[in-house]
Amino acid sequence: MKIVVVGAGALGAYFGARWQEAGQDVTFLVRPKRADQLRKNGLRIKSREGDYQLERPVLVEDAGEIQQADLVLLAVKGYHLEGTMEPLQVLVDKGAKVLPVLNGIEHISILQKRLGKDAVLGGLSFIISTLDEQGGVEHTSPFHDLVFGPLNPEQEEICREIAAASETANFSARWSEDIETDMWKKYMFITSFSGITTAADLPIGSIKKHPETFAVAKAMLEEMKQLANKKQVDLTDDHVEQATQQLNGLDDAATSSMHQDRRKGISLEVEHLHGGALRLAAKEQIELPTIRAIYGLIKPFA
Ligand SMILES: NC(=O)C1=CN([C@@H]2O[C@H](COP(=O)(O)OP(=O)(O)OC[C@H]3O[C@@H](n4cnc5c(N)ncnc54)[C@H](OP(=O)(O)O)[C@@H]3O)[C@@H](O)[C@H]2O)C=CC1
Ligand SMILES: CC(C)(CO)C(=O)C(=O)O
Repeated sequence: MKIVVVGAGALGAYFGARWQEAGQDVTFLVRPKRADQLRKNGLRIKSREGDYQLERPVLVEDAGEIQQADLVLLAVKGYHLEGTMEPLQVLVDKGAKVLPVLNGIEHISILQKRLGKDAVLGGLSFIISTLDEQGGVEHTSPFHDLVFGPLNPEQEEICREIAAASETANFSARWSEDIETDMWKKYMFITSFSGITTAADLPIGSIKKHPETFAVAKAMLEEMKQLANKKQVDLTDDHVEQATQQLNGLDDAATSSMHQDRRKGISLEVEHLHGGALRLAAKEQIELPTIRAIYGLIKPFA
């Protein structure tokens, strides 16, 4: 399968390199600075699941240079989504389907409106990865999961191809039977986890030690469930309980990628995640008071 990675950062470079390692044909569509870094240093993965080094990743700076693409793995931050629309359109016109793995949900309808519903799959990822100063990927979590699924029945074929291409790759690939619900479950979890760790500027262990603070995280889960239900997505009390247990089960030092970005002093995805939830809530005429407060606390660092 011909795969193009748009967003060769901590997440995109990781999965792209793993596919390449498994013998797939992977091209990284990059901007000039990242291209220079990858040309100079190669693409290095440092991972508890096994290191991998790709001396000469296939790099392209103009989507027009790509002759053929079956799948685009889209892994940019929410605030960079708009800048990918032109190259994505070029690739979709060549027959590619787009698998977005951004956190959040707002990007799905934006992509569908711009590229057409047929072109956009559902997807998400569970991984903790970051870029080091040389642009190498550091993968530190015991999980590295890529979840994908069709948002309409015509996308079953490409899902079969993704499953086949990932079979021998060094990560866990899962074809979800209900990707919309899975994306909302992740959205509920990440809104709470990134919100509480980033606003408090503390890893999850310090949050768990203070029941008053953990209660804020729990309130965000409840509000996201309410929002999902308004959108006809069947998140339940059990899902909230599972997400609570997931928060409780994290290592004390674990923290969200948004909190890591706050520590690094770089842009935050709060507008895409918390802002996106508030915009959806306004359309549904409901209030999300805890999420609104957390959004307000994080915004100055965004
Ligand atoms: N990292 C993680 O552990 C996890 C991340 N996620 C989600 O995945 C998404 C990506 O996160 P992450 O990988 O951490 O982010 P990074 O910032 O590490 O990577 C994003 C990459 O996108 C590139 N990019 C931005 N715009 C364009 C463009 N127009 N064309 C080509 N490349 C572009 C950036 O390149 P440039 O250098 O040119 O700016 C950067 O390398 C986010 O939504 C995040 O929430 C989800 C689960 C875990
Ligand atoms: C919760 C986690 C680490 C799972 O992938 C994540 O998505 C993030 O912090 O952005």
